[in-house]
Amino acid sequence: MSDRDTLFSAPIASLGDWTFDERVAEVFPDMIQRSVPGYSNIISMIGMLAERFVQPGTQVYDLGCSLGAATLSVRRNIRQDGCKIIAIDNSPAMVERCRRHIDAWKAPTPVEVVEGDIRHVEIKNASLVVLNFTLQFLEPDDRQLLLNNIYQGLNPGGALVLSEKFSFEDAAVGELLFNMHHDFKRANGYSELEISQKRSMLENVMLTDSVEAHKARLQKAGFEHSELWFQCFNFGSLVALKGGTA
Ligand SMILES: Nc1ncnc2c1ncn2[C@@H]1O[C@H](C[S@+](CC[C@H]([NH3+])C(=O)[O-])CC(=O)[O-])[C@@H](O)[C@H]1O
Ligand SMILES: O=C(O)C(=O)Cc1ccccc1
Repeated sequence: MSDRDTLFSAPIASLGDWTFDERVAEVFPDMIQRSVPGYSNIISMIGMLAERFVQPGTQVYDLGCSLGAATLSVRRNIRQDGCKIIAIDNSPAMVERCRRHIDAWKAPTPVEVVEGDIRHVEIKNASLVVLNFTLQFLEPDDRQLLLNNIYQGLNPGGALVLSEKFSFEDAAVGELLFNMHHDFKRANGYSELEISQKRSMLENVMLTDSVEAHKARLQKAGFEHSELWFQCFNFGSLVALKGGTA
């Protein structure tokens, strides 16, 4: 078990922008579990998607892998030979801990953990790509380019899992789901101060899109099919399919 997240429990004089530094990496499993409704369900279900989509001799990409939770779920569920998982994150603190997590369990499928920027990665021979709560941290202008790159690197019949925090076009629904997320964090032991300090640090670095905006971008990238397969409050996950047969 990881340490409890108390990073924002005391008042912070000048709140800078959010970064994935050592302190965040140290408490990350606790933080994400207590902050993202449905996170552990999504991680398990990514394993089920891997079982269905991963083809022999192909690659899986986990973009913005943090400590490798999605990678571990995929690796546990690959039944095919000759596959490789490439897990990428640009936070040195995350990458270092991710390597340790991956090495803690033995499994046949090799994992390459890369410290790098997902905007500049070459994607090839992919049967599954995972963007689990990562696209939201890219500049809006970079999001379409990344999705285009993913589509190009996926094999026919391949899939992208795209999990995000959403905004909503209907203001009343948006407010309700935002407030329910706030209740969820309070129920998980976060104080008002912790919630508000973290929110203001995330303000400039995590810009959310609506489900409709995500679907439009996926379609523009070339994905023939996409749908929301999971949602809890203002968090959820889409699956996008590249047409053709594997
Ligand atoms: N340009 C970038 N290049 C590489 N990594 C990046 C970039 N921008 C942000 N990141 C990385 O994206 C991750 C986002 S967390 C993903 C959780 C994980 N997927 C999980 O399934 O547990 C989600 C969250 O904290 O809400 C961080 O580790 C960043 O360093
Ligand atoms: O905590 C929040 O309010 C979030 O939006 C999710 C989150 C979870 C972990 C790191 C950054 C954002």
